[in-house]
Amino acid sequence: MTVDFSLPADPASAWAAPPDHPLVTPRVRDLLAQVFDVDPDAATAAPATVPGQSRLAGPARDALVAAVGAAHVRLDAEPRAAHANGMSYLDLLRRRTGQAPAAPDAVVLPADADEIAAVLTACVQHDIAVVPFGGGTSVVGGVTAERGPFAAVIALDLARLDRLVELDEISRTATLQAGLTGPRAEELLAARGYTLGHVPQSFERATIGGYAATRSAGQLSTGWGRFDALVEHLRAVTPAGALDLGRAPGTAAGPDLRQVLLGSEGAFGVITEVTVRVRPVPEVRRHEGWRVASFAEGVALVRALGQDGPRPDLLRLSDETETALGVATAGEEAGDGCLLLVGWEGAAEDVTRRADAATAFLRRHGATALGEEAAASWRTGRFRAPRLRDELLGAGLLVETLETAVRWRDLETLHATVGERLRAALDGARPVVACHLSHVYPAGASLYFSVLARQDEHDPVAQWQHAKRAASDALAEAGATITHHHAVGADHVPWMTTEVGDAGVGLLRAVKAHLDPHGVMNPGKLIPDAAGAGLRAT
Ligand SMILES: Cc1cc2nc3c(=O)[nH]c(=O)nc-3n(C[C@H](O)[C@H](O)[C@H](O)COP(=O)(O)OP(=O)(O)OC[C@H]3O[C@@H](n4cnc5c(N)ncnc54)[C@H](O)[C@@H]3O)c2cc1C
Repeated sequence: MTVDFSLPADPASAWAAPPDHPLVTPRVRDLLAQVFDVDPDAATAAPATVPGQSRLAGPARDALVAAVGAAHVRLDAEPRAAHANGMSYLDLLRRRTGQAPAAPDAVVLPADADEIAAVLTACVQHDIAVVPFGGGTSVVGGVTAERGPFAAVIALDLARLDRLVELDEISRTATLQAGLTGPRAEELLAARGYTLGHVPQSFERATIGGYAATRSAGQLSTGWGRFDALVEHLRAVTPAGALDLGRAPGTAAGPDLRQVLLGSEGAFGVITEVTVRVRPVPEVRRHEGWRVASFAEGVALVRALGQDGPRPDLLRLSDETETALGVATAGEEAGDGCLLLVGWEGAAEDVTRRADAATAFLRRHGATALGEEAAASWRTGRFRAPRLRDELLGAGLLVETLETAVRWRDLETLHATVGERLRAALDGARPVVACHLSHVYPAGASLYFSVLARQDEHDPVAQWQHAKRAASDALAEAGATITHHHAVGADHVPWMTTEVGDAGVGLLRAVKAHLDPHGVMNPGKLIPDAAGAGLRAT
């Protein structure tokens, strides 16, 4: 049994692997020259980063070696450089401009929960900060090798925790270790006829532990639920001991402590395995494109489907700019309006029933069917985008995204305001701000903004920090969340007090003080420090 996520067959699109041909087509090249006056042919490759000397001295290194074995304490340059930071625009830009943060002093690869406990004990004893590292796809500074006040810092790479521990077909749950990547987890489940069906755009590299630690959302989150909603049970190792949470599918035994670990971003401990709900590999997948007259009309249709049903599993509405960008890069005839994608996956009869009802609803409200091809082309492009971004950065383009969620009542105003603030902040750099709505809830939805502009020649880092701050302040003022699924990392820490209030920050600090009394776990991430600021504000 196989499972098809429509990852492009072409290996150059496998973002983890180096490309064997450029993804900037002649049409995209012309567009970039015309809109941004940049020349993709002038793109330069990112220089290799050479990390400085490791600070891990004899006894500290010996303690780590005793915990996991010498072969799994990597002190050599290449793995250390690769674990210095994540995949935000600023992470990639800093690597290109030789301003990458210091690499971790070692990359440590434990095999299981016992070894993780031994590593954490060694780190507390030897004054070493620990950055849990899954796929390293954080776009908010979540895996930056921040040493904080400690003598050294390690990246704790969970790649060796890569097993499907158990498939319980009666309860329809699977217990997956934290280091499994999305494709590998799906491969193991598909061999038994099941799927997790969690497909974020970072699917090729992101891990089960990363999904849990950041409360990730995938392309089917509207229908199948975001990752945190799929978790029935989890195990974690903290400096204060092990946690085993989620005994039953429902409980009234106090607050749900799984939620303390879901979204904890490595600041409390290490998630070692999760038990998640799975489903049989869908018999049928039907994803379709529709054209609606405007973003406002599309929002009304999506809200009706989200609130009154039939709610599709995939629901995604591009605004006018994002639709036009897609049309222009694909070389299709420009049409007015906005692209709406709807999709269903599951048993054939169920998909037909739900899809037919939604189709009738959309037709009744004047939407035009574009067929399955439009959705297939989106799926392919979706997984090419990260590779394309790498190429565009080298050509002098600013390419970044930011996301939020907001109630329906405020959604259209927020869409307009964030666009205006970003364009004003990037004035003079030919900014283009595109947006789509996805991850639909009864009370609201997520908005995802993509920003393209010319890079500032003198200080491109400050250029984006200025724009990001303007957009983030707009989210805070509007009562929207600072992040719907990218998480807090270091970059969103300055907005956490607005997000959860002083008492909320106090609660997070109290949990950290209990589970991580020495503060070795991922310093500078998630929680504002005592002075109210992150260690690395954007
Ligand atoms: C191109 C691109 C597209 C993206 N698309 C999406 C998307 O569609 N949806 C979405 O939700 N996100 C998306 N992201 C963001 C990112 O992929 C997610 O946050 C993902 O869940 C991170 O998984 P990871 O394994 O790479 O975690 P990492 O980046 O390695 O870590 C993320 C955070 O979790 C912590 N962590 C990792 N593993 C563990 C663990 N086992 N225990 C405790 N803490 C841990 C880290 O310390 C860090 O703070 C995207 C990122 C990129 C670069």
